[in-house]
Amino acid sequence: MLGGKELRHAISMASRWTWASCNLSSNLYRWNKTFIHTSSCHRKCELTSKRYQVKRGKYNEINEENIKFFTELLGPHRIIEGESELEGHNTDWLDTVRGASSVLLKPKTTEEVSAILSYCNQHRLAVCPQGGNTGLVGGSVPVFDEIIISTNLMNKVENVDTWSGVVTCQSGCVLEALDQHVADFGLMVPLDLGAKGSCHIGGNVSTNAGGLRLLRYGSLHGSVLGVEAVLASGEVIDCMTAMKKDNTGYDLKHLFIGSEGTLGLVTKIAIHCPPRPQAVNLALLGLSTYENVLKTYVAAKSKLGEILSSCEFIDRSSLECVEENLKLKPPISSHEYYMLIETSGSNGTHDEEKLNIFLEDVLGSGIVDDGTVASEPSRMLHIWGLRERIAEALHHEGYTYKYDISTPLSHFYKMVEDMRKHLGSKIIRCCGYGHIGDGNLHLNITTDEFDKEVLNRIEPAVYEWTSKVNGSISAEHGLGFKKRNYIHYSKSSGAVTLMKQMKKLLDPNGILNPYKVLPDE
Ligand SMILES: O=C(O)CC[C@@H](O)C(=O)O
Ligand SMILES: [Zn+2]
Repeated sequence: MLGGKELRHAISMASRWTWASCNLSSNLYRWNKTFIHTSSCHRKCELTSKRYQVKRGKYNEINEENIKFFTELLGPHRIIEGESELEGHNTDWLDTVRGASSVLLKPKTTEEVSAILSYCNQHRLAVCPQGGNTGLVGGSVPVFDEIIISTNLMNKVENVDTWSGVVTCQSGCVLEALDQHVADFGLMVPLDLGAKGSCHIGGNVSTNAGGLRLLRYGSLHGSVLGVEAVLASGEVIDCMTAMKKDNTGYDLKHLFIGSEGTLGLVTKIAIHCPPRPQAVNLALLGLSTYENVLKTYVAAKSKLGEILSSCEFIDRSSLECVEENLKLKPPISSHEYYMLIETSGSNGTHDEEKLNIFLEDVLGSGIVDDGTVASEPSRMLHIWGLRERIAEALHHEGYTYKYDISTPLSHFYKMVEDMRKHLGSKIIRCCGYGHIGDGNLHLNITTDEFDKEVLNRIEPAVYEWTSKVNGSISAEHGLGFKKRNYIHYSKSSGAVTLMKQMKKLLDPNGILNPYKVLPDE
């Protein structure tokens, strides 16, 4: 723990380091299947699966003849059957949504995806595209017995254009592996999130994932220059331009960015990767009021300017949860609010000077009560772990009700306070954290088991509140299966009608990821 003077000393002593030269993520946890499949989780899942069960409806059940076709197309090793083999693919990592798929297909090429979809469309077989299956709204799991199309084997990086920084790859590249690949060329993927070790870039694109550095690098609608997607009919739509400027007709790639696999299956992308920063610094700050959080954010923007690469927010309850459940010790504690301020630039001395000026300002004026600056990669990893592992820590408490909302910054934390009062003692925890630089709050509430009464007190109140302040009910996680029926809180009926028309046009038989994104009829 460092006060103002000591903090300034620590800053000047902080060792500089090169991002490219250290493996930032090697020690980070993975959002994967292994840690959740405990017997207590299974008990919770049985409860929740009843809540979510839906019917196959108009789609056909897969039969022997269909299996024969897929086996001839892919060979016997790229078609997976059997309950235990499919266990991790039939449920989300939170174990809140469970499907009953009996077949998973592993294509390697766009042509194979095209053949699969064309066949499924003709035979009215529903499909669920799946990347790393790290989603939080049940968008990447089957909800009845859809065929899972996994992008696991579609993991080739096709080209790195070092002049322009444009990288072309298949959709199944794991985000972290892609980032490490482009690091050899002095580049970085302009997206980073806790699930980086498992999530696929195609899943990121399909959900328009936001993550920890959107503040600096913008959304994937901006960084993704080209997309190749396969429609339900099997037709391949090639929008794979690698040009930053291309005003030729409608920009169709945007239809596939963020539509969660309901309009087409993304097979390739071209993404602009900026230069990897040469100097990175990370400060963890402790504050006593939310107003001071906002003042610190404004000061960070004006004092750090273009080197500000992340501005994250954690409340006391979230940090305590990480401390208690994961036994991670924060370097500072006992504050109501915490902020992570990261700088990334090309000149260590210059960046440190700027960070110093910013910290002197916020500490000197008493806006920030305490802070620490990471002086080496292992400390930075540790501090990032406190933020990135909150979702995992919450999961240890039992059932998590997750809300991912955008609000004007003046309303950002009020939601958490109001919800705490509204829920009283019926819950274990109600906490808020997130990407304050993007106005994106992760409101999370835990109980030891799924409790319908608690859910009914939270929903639709949380959506009504968000809509009243003109926010978004899904800032970055998408609507998937769980939130699809709340879309009207963020979109007009005219917009939803047009979305349904687009779905009908691109997927007339509705085989692509049914029960996702769009509300029930
Ligand atoms: O668990 C959540 O609600 C948020 C997960 C993720 O988007 C994060 O920012 O950590
Ligand atoms: Zn997030």
